[in-house]
Amino acid sequence: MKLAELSQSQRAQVERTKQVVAELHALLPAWELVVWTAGNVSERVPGTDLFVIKASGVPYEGMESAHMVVCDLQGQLLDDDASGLAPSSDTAAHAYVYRHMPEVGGVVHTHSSYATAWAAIGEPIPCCLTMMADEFGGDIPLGPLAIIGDDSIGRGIVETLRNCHSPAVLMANHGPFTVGKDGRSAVKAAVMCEEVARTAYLARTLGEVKRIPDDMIKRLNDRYQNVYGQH
Ligand SMILES: O=C(CO)[C@@H](O)[C@@H](O)COP(=O)(O)O
Repeated sequence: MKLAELSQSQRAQVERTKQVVAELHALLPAWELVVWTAGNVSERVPGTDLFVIKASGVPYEGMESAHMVVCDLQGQLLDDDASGLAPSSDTAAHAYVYRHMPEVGGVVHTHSSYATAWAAIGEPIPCCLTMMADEFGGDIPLGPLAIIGDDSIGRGIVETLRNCHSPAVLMANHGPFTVGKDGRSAVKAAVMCEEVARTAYLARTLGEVKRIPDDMIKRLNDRYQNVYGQH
């Protein structure tokens, strides 16, 4: 696929998405979800079979749209990509999610400390907070240990998320991946995942964590997803 094959409006969408994704990356250090160059955000380009993701290893300081790259759904840079930049290490995982979850418009990966600590002990985060029921519709699930380099991380994300309501998955020994209808929704899920991971950890230090009954989780999630906020 070449950028030159896109229509003028599609090319405009590419540039707009690059700007959006660059701005979303700034939220990761702002919410203390990443250190140094860890983490990445991607978002589909509307009206195309493409997505934008950050270039690998780019510092967050001074990150801008020029540091974003455009890939097809196989995770390949466009043939006429002139950036000279290598895509994120997690591009294959993001691409796999986009190929197998058409409802997903944005993907985020962080190594946020509390969520990653739960991933390190190999436990899902139990749905013990109304905020978890609101945002995640239940426990935050644990995904398999998968090593970067092929589709195994992406496959682990999809196979785990397909079986639950959660927009977040804790990939074992690695860290959280989150999805959303767009990049901002996926970033929100990453922020909320770290927040509830921390609170659930604190709860564990105080005593036995009490899980919310499933029927109440459903009622809370339905309200939050359909009533909360301004309409
Ligand atoms: O977690 C991984 C790879 O899975 C990190 O390298 C990742 O957070 C950051 O990599 P990139 O800078 O996006 O290539």
